[in-house]
Amino acid sequence: MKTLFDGQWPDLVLFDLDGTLVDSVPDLAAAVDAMLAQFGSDVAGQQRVETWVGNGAQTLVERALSWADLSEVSVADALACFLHHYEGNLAGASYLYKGVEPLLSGLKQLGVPMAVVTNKPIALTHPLLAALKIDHYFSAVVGGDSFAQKKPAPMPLLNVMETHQVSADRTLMVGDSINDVAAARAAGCKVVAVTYGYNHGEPIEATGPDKIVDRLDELL
Ligand SMILES: O=C(O)COP(=O)(O)O
Ligand SMILES: [Mg+2]
Repeated sequence: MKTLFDGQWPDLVLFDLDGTLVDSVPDLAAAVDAMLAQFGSDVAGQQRVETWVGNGAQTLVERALSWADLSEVSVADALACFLHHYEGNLAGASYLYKGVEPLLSGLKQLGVPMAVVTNKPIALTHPLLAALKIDHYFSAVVGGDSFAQKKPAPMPLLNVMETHQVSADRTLMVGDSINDVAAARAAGCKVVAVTYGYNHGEPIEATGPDKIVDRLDELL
């Protein structure tokens, strides 16, 4: 990480959540499948749902409806149904990836401020971070509905940089998908990508991040 910042630690690190800190697809897929079953469809399964995650809850539900050919179902009804199921089981099978806790505690010891910038609805983000006991690491947490635009737009990243009074050239984004890389590029900050997340079924290399890691604690 230091090599990206002239041998120093960055002044702010922004973390994506789903696919970067947390393997949340088991619980997301369970909620998507419960919604699909409720509207009379076959279930999609974890592998397929994984390729739909990354652009927020509404897009996830739209992708599921389109896969299931449920054009007669309103997106609002399907979203409410998905959120109901997901809220009730946010962290049942979700877990922190290997290397996450060591990086978070390492950066905390170094005094580097950290924030979460996710496309997940903010009302679900706080309880998930609390359930996984990592909420105390972050000085800011913003969700996909916290601002008028979400990733790949730079707006949420720029906002967190501004509240921390840190410039883009001293900020690092860490993510798993093209949305994170594109948002970081648009915001003007460096970006590290992980190999293990959900990049819509595509290899993350193609998005051209500044660095790629298999585990986040490689960054220490
Ligand atoms: O809710 C999503 O679609 C995924 O959110 P992320 O930005 O944390 O990957
Ligand atoms: Mg992600």
